[in-house]
Amino acid sequence: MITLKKKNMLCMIFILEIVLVFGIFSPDSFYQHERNHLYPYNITDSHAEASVYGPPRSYINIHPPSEPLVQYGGFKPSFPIFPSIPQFQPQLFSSSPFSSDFGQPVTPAGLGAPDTAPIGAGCAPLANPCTNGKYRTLDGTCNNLKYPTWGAANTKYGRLVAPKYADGISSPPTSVQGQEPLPLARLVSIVMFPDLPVPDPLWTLVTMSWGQVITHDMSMAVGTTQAKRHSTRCCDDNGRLLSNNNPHCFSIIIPEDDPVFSKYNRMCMNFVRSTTDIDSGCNPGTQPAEQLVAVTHWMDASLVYGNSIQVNSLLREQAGGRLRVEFKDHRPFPPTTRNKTAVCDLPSEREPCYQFGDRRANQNTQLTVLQILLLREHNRIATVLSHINPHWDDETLFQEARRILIAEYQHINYYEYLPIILGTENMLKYKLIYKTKGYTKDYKENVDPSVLNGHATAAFRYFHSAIQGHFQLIEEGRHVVDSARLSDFFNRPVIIEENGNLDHLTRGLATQSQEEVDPFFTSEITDFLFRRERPFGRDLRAIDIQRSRDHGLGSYNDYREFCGLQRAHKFEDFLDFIDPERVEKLAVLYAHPDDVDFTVGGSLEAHAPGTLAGPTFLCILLEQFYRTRVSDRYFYELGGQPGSFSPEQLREIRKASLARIFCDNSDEIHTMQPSAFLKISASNPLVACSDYDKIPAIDLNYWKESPHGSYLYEDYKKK
Ligand code: HEM
Repeated sequence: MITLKKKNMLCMIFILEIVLVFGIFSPDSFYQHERNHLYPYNITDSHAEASVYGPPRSYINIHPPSEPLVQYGGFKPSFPIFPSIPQFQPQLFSSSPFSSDFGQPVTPAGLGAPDTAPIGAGCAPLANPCTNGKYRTLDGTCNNLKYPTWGAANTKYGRLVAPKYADGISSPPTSVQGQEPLPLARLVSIVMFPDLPVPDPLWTLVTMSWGQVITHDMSMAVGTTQAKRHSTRCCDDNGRLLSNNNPHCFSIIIPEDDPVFSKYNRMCMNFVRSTTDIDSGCNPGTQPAEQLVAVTHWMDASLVYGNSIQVNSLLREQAGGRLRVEFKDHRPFPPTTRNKTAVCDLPSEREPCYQFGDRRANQNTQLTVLQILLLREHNRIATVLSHINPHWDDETLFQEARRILIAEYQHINYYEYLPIILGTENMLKYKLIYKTKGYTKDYKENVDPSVLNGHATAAFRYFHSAIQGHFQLIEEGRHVVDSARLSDFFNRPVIIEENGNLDHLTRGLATQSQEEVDPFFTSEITDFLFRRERPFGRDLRAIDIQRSRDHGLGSYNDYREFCGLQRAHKFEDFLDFIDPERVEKLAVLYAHPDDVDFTVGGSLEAHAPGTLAGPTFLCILLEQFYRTRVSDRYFYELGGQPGSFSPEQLREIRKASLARIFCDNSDEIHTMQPSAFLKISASNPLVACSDYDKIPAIDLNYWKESPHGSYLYEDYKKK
C-alpha cells in the first residue's frame, strides 16, 4: 500500500519530470544528454579495459587513464568537466576553530571496552612527558612533541565546517525551513541509493576491503559498536519505537511502505548516538558537541597492534617479537578472543572468533582475511629479523617488525591504493606523494592529524558503494570454486579456516571485481546488514546518513563552499555535478538545498577524471590524506627523525606491494598479479610469487645491526 506521503512523492517526481522535460529549469547542459542514456551503465570487458590503460606499475604504480573511468550514466555536461578541483588547496596550517583542541588528553582505551570513552577522556592533561623515541607509542601520544595528544586514541574528530545542530549544541539538525524534520534517512537510502550491481571494470575487491583496513586503522566513533548489536535499545525486538526518552537514542524510522521492512512490520531501526565530549564531561554543554575517536588517528596499523599498551600486551607472544597465533593444521591463525559472544555472532561456540588489535576485525570475511595476512606479515618480518640479529630481544624485534610493517603499509596506501581513488596526478599536485628516491622533508608540526568528521562520517563512507553482495572463492588456476553471500558471514569468520579457504578468499580478493563506486549500494548492506539468521538486517546507507546528522555534520552545500565550489541556492544549481534525475529526487525529498546531507549530495556527484570520487568528496579525501601524511613525524619517507630509516632501508621499503604481502603470507598461493588492486589482464598478468623482478621483495638484511648499534649492510655483505 502506498502511503499518502509516498503518493505525494511519486506525484512530485512526475511533475518534476515534466518540468525538466519542458525546460522550466532551462540550464543548457541539462538537455544535452539523452535521458535514456542515464541507465544502464556501460559495462565493458574488464580485461580488455585494463589493458587499454597500459602497464599498471611504474614509479607510482597506477597511471590514471586519460578518460574518466566512470562515465557517469552517460551524463555529460557541455562544459569541460572537472579540469581540476576548483580552488582546492590543502589547508596546510589550518587549525580551524572547530578542529581538535591542543593539548588533548588521553586515557588509554581500557581492555574490555575500547569503544566507550572513559569519563574525563579528552580533557585531562597528558600525565607523562614525551621522550623523542624511535618507535611510535601504541596509543598515538607523543608523535607531535609540541601537542603530544594530537592523534591519540579517545580524542575528537576534526571539523572543517561549522557543526550543524538544531540547538547549536548537540541536537540533530532539522530543515532550515521551519524546523521541519529532515527526510527519513531510510527513505533517502531507498530513493537515492538503490541496488544496481555493476562490477568495476578495473579494480579488484581488495580495493574495497583495503579501504576498510585504512578506515579501521584511523577511526572509530566512540559509543558505536559498528559490528555487534548495541546494548542500548531504542527500538524493541519487534521493531517498535521505545518511548524510553534515552537521550542517546536517535532511532531510524522506517517508512510505512518500506519495500523490505514493512513485510516484517518493522517501524524502527536501532540507532544510538556517538559519544561526545559533552558525554565524557570535557565540554560543559556550552560548546557544540564533538564526537570522539576510539582509536589512534594515525596511519599506524593500530588495527594490527591495538590502541593501548593493555590491548597490545594481550596480542603479543612475548617471545621473538611475534604476535600470538594459534596453529590449526600447521597454519597460523589469530588467537581466539576471550569473549566470543561479545565479539562475534556464532551459531556454535565451536566456531572461531578472533582477537585482533581492532574489535571490528571479525565484521566481514574479506576484512578478517586481510587482518590475518597483516598479522602473519608481522610475524614473518619478526622471524627474519631474529635470524639476522640474533642478539635482539623480544621488545626490539617487536618494535622493529612493527616499524617495518607500518612503513610497508603506508607505502602501499600512498603509492598503490590512494592513487586509485584520488588520482595519481592529484596526489602529486597536492603533495601527497613525491617522485623522489630520497627522503621527503614535508613534516609539519602545526598540522592537526585528527581524522576529519566530514571524512569519516561522509566522504570515506562513499566507498561502501564498492562492497560486493557476494564474494568468490577462487583456486590457483583462477577458477571460481564457490561463492558466498556477504550477509551469511557478518561477524562469523568460520569460512576462512575451512578447506584451505584462506587462499581461496585471498585470490578472490585479488581477482573478483569490486562493485563500481557509484550511487548504487548492494542490498546485502542496505537491507541485510548484520541480519544474523533473520530475513532482514540493517541499512548501512541509512545509518551513514543518520550518523552524519548525529554528528551535526555541515550540509552538502557547506562542504561545496568549503571546497571552493558554488553554493547552490536552488536545487538546479546542483546540476553542475549531479545528474538531473537525481537532482529531481533531491528536490522532492528535501525542503531546501541547504538541507541536503553531505553524505547524500557528495555520493551523487560525477567523478573527477581518473578518480573514484566527485569533486567535493575528493577535496575532503585529499585534505585528510594530506594531513595524515604531513602531520606524522614517523611517516616512513621522512628523513632526519629518530624513527627514520636509512636510505638503503627506505629504498627497500619502497619495494613493498600488496601482491608481495599476499604471496608471502598465504598458505599455498604461488602466483599473483603485480598490482593486486588491479584486475588481471595482459598488462597485469599472473606471475610466479618466486619472480622477485616482477613482485619485488624487501631485503631485510639491510636491518642487520653492527655491534655498535648502527646498520652497516656493506660491512655485513663483506662478511
Ligand atoms: C563489507 C564491508 C563493510 C561493512 C560491512 C561496513 C560496515 C560499517 C559499519 C557498520 C559502520 C558503522 C556505522 C555507524 O554506526 O555509523 C561503518 C563505518 C565506516 N565505514 Fe564501513 N563497512 C564496510 C566497508 C567499508 C569501506 C570499504 C570503507 C572505505 C573505503 C568504509 C568506511 C567506513 C568509515 C569511514 C566508517 C566510519 C568509521 C568511524 O566510526 O569513524 N567501510 N562501516
